This record gives sequence, structure tokens and C-alpha cells, in this order.
Amino acid sequence: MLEVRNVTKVFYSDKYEDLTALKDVSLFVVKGEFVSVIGPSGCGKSTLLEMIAGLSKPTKGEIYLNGQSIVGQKGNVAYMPQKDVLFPWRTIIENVIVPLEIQGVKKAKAKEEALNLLPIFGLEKFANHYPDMLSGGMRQRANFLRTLLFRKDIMLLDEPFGKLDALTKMQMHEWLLKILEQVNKTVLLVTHDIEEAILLSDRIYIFSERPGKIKGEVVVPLNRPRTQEMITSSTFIQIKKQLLNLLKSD
Ligand SMILES: Nc1ncnc2c1ncn2[C@@H]1O[C@H](COP(=O)(O)OP(=O)(O)OP(=O)(O)O)[C@@H](O)[C@H]1O
Repeated sequence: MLEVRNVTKVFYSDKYEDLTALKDVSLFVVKGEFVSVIGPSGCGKSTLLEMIAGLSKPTKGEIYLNGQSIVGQKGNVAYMPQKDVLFPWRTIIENVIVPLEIQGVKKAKAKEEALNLLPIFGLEKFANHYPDMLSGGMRQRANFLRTLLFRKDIMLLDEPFGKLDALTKMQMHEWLLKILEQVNKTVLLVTHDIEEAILLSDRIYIFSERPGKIKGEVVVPLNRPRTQEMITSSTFIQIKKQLLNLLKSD
């Protein structure tokens, strides 16, 4: 479905030295797969998602979606950036319908559609609240619903749980696993969190330090539906060791 082929990204600068963020990265995501990218801070993970989302162009290389080049094209994927994108001046319901409005859906119809989804996102009591009245976990669920309403087959998620405390993060993992069983989406997730990557993914790419290169790829052979209890299973621990070794290796 998605293929990133030999992508290099250099940020050129007049003032500072040029910076190579990613070097010769190739990866793919098959329809229905949940794939994660893990790697150290600054290795170019967000840069990769921005390029797939068409917000910037690779210096070299190609990006294909269903066989078509999407380099420099916006609007092909649903992208949830690292920062909270909710507008503080809009209520939750008005925030989550933004993608529907962009798609030309009438406001009343958009609200009706989104209101039906709020219970699944645990937000039904907060439709008319403003983002700053919600907890971090709730805001991320609203961000996620907004991303989902772009109604694209593939979602790019950049550290969606990065800023949440451990307990909230765990609840969000359980919730996301449940949601994904229902919506059957293809996902590319960027994370620092090894356990999160194992619990959620079918496959994991491991990036090196900057310039980010792919050091390895690990298939997660855990059955679905996944549960938190799997974290203590021997298979899980074995994969974790494998990932740690890959991250440490040169
Ligand atoms: N627009 C830009 N201009 C210049 N340098 C940039 C730009 N965007 C990113 N960089 C640099 O490229 C490198 C990769 O950044 P990026 O945000 O992609 O890393 P990351 O792996 O997502 O990091 P983190 O996990 O900390 O979010 C960093 O050194 C960053 O400073």
C-alpha cells in the first residue's frame, strides 16, 4: 500500500551546516498492517511522516501509495502530528468535524456523524467543552477522532501518546487496540517506546541515530486481539531484547 524507496532528506542552511536527517530509507506498509518506526530522538522519524503526508519533499528517493507517487502531495493520508492540533477556540465537536467540513460535508450532518462516534472515544459528555477543559488523554482521543474523520485508508501517527503518564498511556493502548479492530485501518506509527511498538504492531522498523537509517526490522508474532497481559509473556520479552540489541548495535 505504502512504499518509501531510498529516501534521503537533507535540510540545507545558509547559516549552519547542512543537516542530513534521513539517509537512504526504504520501508513499506501492507494494507491492514500496523507498522511502527522506533529510533532515538532526532533520527528523522517526524521528518519521514511529514514527507509521506506531502508537507515536505525528499531530497532523494520516492514515496508511493498504491503504486502512485505521492511526493509533495497533500491529502492522501490521515496524519496526526506530534503536537496537539485542536483549535482552542472551537469546542470538541467543532474540532473533530474539521476534516468533514474540508470534505464539503454540511455542518449539521458533520456534527451528527461525529456525535455518533463520540461515545466510542469516551467523549460523549464533552462535545461542547473546549480543549483546555479536557485531560491530555481525552485531547489525544479527540485528535485521533479528527484524524480518523479524514477518512483515508492509511493513518500516520506521530508519538500520539508521548506526553501522557504511564497509566493513561496504558488505557490509551487498550482503547486504540479495540478501535483498530473495528475500523480496520492501515497504520504507520512513530514512537520512542519499545513496549508500545511491540504491543501495537505487526512489524517494527528500527532506525539508527541521525542521519536515520534502517538498522533492522522485526516481525511481532503475537496473536490478535492483543492485551496488556501479553507484555509479560516470554515472546514479548524476547522481542524486546531483540529490539534493544538492534537499537544498541552499530
Ligand atoms: N525544517 C527543518 N529545518 C532544519 N532542520 C530540521 C527541520 N526539521 C527537522 N530538522 C532536524 O532534522 C532532524 C530530525 O528531526 P525529526 O523531528 O524528524 O526527528 P525525530 O526522530 O522525529 O525526533 P523526536 O523523536 O525527538 O521527535 C533533527 O536534527 C531536526 O533538528
